[in-house]
Amino acid sequence: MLDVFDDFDAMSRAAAELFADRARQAVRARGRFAAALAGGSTPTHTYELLCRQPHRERIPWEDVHIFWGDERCVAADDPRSNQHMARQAFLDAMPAQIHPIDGALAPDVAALKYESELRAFAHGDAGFLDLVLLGLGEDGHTASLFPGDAALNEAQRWVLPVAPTPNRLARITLTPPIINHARQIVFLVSGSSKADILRRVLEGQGNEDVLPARRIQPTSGELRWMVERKAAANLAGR
Ligand SMILES: O=C1O[C@H](COP(=O)(O)O)[C@@H](O)[C@H](O)[C@H]1O
Repeated sequence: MLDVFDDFDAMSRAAAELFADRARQAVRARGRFAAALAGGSTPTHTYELLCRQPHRERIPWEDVHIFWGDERCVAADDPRSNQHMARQAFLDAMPAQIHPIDGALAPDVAALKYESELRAFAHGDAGFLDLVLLGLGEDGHTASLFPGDAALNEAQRWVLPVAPTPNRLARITLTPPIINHARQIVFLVSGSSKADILRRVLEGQGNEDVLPARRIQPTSGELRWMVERKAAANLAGR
């Protein structure tokens, strides 16, 4: 499902509304809500809106469990940390249960530790995430699944380390099997710089299969694209 919004604010408001609705439904149905957050800059305003009214009051925060789809291997208070961004935007102000990836550890240790934490929380059920928020990089990456990485073909592990490159820190990422088992997956995409890659991901064929975002295909949940109009500019019929 693709929703195109006139501007960044409208997209962020709709995403915050969706998060709040899903949280209330999950807590009513199962007593808790488990969400994996995206990093980057696109979701920041969505997160800020979650700690303002009406969501501040409406979300049952004590039953909200926050995980991350990916993390950079830096200390928790480093401005490049995805955890740091979300804490600044909303989590420091809300009584949610926070399950960060420890970016200060060696990447392979951090990945194994997070995998154990997820499996213990999930009691082995790969479908434990109610919501996964994702972004889309200009190279087609999502979470920290980058073009050509072995993590794209992972079938067993839920969490893997991602080796650094000259332009990129080491990272930790959730893998396609765990993301694809979520009840709902939402991509947030904004800005005209994403127009070309969004077209390739949504309309590409053949060798475009190497694009990481195309590996995100829910097993039984719902996939939704929430896109700012500028980013949808190259899609057919838009
Ligand atoms: O590196 C990352 O980038 C992606 C995309 O970020 P965006 O701000 O361009 O939407 C993000 O989803 C991911 O979590 C982050 O680590």
